[in-house]
Amino acid sequence: MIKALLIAPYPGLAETAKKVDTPGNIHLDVTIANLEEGVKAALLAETQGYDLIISRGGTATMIQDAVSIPVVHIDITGYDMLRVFTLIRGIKNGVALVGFANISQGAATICNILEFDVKMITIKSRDEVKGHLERLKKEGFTVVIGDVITVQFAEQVGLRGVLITSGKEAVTDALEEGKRVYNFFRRVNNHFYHFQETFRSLPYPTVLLDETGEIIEKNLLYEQENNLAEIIALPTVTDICKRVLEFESVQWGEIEDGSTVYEVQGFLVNKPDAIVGLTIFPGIPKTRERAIRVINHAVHKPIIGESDHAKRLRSKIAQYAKLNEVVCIIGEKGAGKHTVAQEIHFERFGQKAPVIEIEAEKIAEIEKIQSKLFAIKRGTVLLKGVESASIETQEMINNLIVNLPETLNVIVIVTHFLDKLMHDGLIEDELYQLLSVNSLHLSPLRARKEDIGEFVDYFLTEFHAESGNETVGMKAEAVEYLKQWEWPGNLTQLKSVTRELSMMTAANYIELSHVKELMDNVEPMPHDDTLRINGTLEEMEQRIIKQVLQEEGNNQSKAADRLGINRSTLWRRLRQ
Ligand SMILES: Nc1ncnc2c1ncn2[C@@H]1O[C@H](COP(=O)(O)OP(=O)(O)OP(=O)(O)O)[C@@H](O)[C@H]1O
Repeated sequence: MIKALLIAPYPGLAETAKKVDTPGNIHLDVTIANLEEGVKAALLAETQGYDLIISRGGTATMIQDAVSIPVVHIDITGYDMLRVFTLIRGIKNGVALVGFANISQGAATICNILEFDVKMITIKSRDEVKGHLERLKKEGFTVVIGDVITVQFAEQVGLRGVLITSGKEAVTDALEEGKRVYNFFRRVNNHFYHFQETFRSLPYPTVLLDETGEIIEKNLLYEQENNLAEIIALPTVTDICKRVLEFESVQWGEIEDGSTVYEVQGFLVNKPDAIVGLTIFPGIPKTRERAIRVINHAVHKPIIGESDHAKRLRSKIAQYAKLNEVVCIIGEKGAGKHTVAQEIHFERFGQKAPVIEIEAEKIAEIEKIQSKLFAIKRGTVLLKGVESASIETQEMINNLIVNLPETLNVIVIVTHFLDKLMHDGLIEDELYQLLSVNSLHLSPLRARKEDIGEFVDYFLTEFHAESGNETVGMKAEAVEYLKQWEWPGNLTQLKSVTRELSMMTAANYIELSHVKELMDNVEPMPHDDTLRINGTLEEMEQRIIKQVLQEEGNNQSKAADRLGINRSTLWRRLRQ
């Protein structure tokens, strides 16, 4: 049963309403109240559990702005017009009609048909009524037809006001319309309610933010976690929101809060109103090994060098960026695999989609990885360390790759030729087949020494931007001297040596003497993994430590980590 209240701006309407047969599923109460009084009655009705308000003219419009239940207008019908014109048919001159377009347009047609001479004035707001009536009075009009407000003002300015009353047909129509509107409203409300309940119970803390970053909706889990408000206020989150609006797509970000890392997904809710949704995934301790990381902000990295290798690399990158197939990048440690992968990604997606790095060895539950990738939908999946994962994990990885949506491009990074991995039983058959199709081998730096000079210059410009260092170049003979080494740590090693040299140099150019000073302490290391079994155990240990240190760009923490010892032990053994 629909509980409806008809608020009649004039007593006659209440009487008419009582005479109308109300449809069976409407319980109709009637009250008389005009304009502000009508609004008060409607607000009260809302608190009393009424489902629907029916009213007329300006009163209905004012009520509609004040309540949140549906309001139906009793329209002025052709019958109502006919009735009023018949009433005044004896008055030949000085009649005007002042009303909103819905009244004046219909009235004009009827007057034309009946050949009545009535001046029509269409108003857009009730504030205009009084001015018009005063002018009509001056012009000699005596009778004015209109709605309740027109009649009230007519009496004030000294005109005869004739109300266009609503007949039974209009009230019946309004009741029918009321049923329709109410049912529609209920359906929409139910939908809204279901969505709101779903939103409230989403399994992760989720909020909707407006363009100023204010929270306009939050779900239950967000309310329960008390530290999330601080996370939402962080600049990284503001950046995610900006990116969502700019690219109109899902964006991901990681937020470090003390010792915890949170992953945040931003999604577009409403572009014109700049409303963005954010889901915060459970925080994990920073120290825990993570198999998957989402990296936004890919940047363009120039592929440096004029060697044949560098030229071939640039053209391969352009070619692979257009392909929608798995690409395998092969290269020694530090040879530039990540840089090339990032450049392929950048050429394909720019900054519109993330790079999703997956470390194969750390995969514990492949299903979790899969569902996350499906949620991210678009971007580059960068798989690392597959050759160190178990054959079972590799089978799962192969399965995962072949079933990914086309919008996710896969790049796999390995450190040895695929054939060698196959020969050593380190790669699963199907994965081997898959990776062999589009593979890209990065030469080690020792095989492209002609590029060393350009790399040194490039790294120096990077340090300028980083630390305001003033070294602008390296003398040619110094560059030549660097070419004697085999660079087992490849570009990572060259970069760290260049950094060290630039720090040693107070002048603008790195001189041969600087290079000699630094490099003559560095033993030219073999680039392969073969261990030279000569000397005492201690000497061999020293050599290993030095090689690892060199490969890790003289970073003691990294070297200690790799060797499974702590930094002080490493330091002690070096000094023995
Ligand atoms: N084409 C290039 N232009 C400029 N810098 C480069 C280029 N290639 C690599 N580098 C720099 O050399 C270093 C090593 O590169 P990158 O991390 O891509 O190598 P990698 O082979 O992926 O290393 P790892 O084997 O350690 O994962 C980085 O500091 C990178 O910025």
